[in-house]
Amino acid sequence: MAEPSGQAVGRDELATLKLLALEGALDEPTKVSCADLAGRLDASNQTASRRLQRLEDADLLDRDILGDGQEVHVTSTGERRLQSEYADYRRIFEADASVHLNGIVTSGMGEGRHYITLPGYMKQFIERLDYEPFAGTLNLELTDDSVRKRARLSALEPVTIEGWEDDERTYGPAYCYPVSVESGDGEYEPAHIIAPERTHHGEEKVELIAPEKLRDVLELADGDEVTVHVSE
Ligand SMILES: Cc1cc2nc3c(=O)[nH]c(=O)nc-3n(C[C@H](O)[C@H](O)[C@H](O)COP(=O)(O)O)c2cc1C
Ligand SMILES: Nc1ccn([C@@H]2O[C@H](COP(=O)(O)OP(=O)(O)O)[C@@H](O)[C@H]2O)c(=O)n1
Ligand SMILES: [Mg+2]
Repeated sequence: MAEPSGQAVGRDELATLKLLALEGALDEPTKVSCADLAGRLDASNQTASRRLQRLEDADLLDRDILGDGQEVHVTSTGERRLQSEYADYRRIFEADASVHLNGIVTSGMGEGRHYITLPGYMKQFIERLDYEPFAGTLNLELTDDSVRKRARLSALEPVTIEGWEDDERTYGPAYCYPVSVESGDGEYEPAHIIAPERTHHGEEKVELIAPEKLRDVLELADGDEVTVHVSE
C-alpha cells in the first residue's frame, strides 16, 4: 500500500536506516555514535548526523540524545519502509516471492456493507474487478508475523478504486489486491484485499471482498483461521 509517511527520504537515508536495523535498532533502542556511524557509511560526522536528522523528520526513526551519543529506534513506519525494500529484493531474487497472510475471522461495525454498496464505488468494482462484490467486507485480524508481511503489498500494483463525491461529502480511494482465500474448508477465488485510504482499522486488520459471502461459501465463523494468498 502506498502509505504516506511524512517527508520523503533519499537512497542515502534509506541505506543508513538499513545499517541501523542491522545494528538491532528494529527490535530495541540502540546506542550509536555519529563518529562510528560516519565510519561505517564512509561519510563525514556531519553527513551522518544530517541523515539521522532526516530519518527522524520523516518519522522513520526515533532518537534520544544522550550525553555521550544517542539511542535510535526504527519506528513502525521505518520498518514498513524497509519491508517494502525487502519485497523488491524478493521479487528480484526469488522465483516464488508470493505473499501469504494469516489471520482470523472477526466481526466489525457493519460499515463495510454500507461502503461497498455505494453506487460511486460499486460501478468501479464491476468495471475494474469484473464482478459485483457481495455487500460487505470480511474482516481478518492478522497474526503478528502477517502484520509485518503486509508491507510487502506495497511492492505490488493494486487495482485502484478512485475517490468520488456527492452533494454531502467526499469518499476516499481504495486499493484492491487480487487474492485467493483458503480455509480448512477449501480455497476461493476471485477475491480482493481492499485497503481503503480512509479507515478506522489499523495495520492488524485486512478486509476482503468477493462476489459471494465468504462466511457461507467457506463456512467461516468468528475465530476461524484463514490464509490469504496474494497473487503476483
Ligand atoms: C470501498 C471502501 C471505501 C471506504 N471509504 C471510506 C471513506 O471515504 N471514509 C471513511 O471514513 N471510511 C471509509 N471506508 C472505511 C470504513 O469506514 C470502515 O473503516 C471499513 O470498511 C471497516 O468496516 P467494517 O469493520 O464494518 O467491515 C471505506 C471502506 C470501503 C470498503
Ligand atoms: N465477501 C464477503 C463480505 C462480507 N462478509 C461478511 O458479511 C457481513 C457484512 O460485512 P460488513 O463489512 O458490513 O460487516 P463487518 O465486517 O463489520 O462485521 C460480515 O459478517 C462479513 O464478515 C462475507 O462473509 N463475505
Ligand atoms: Mg467488514
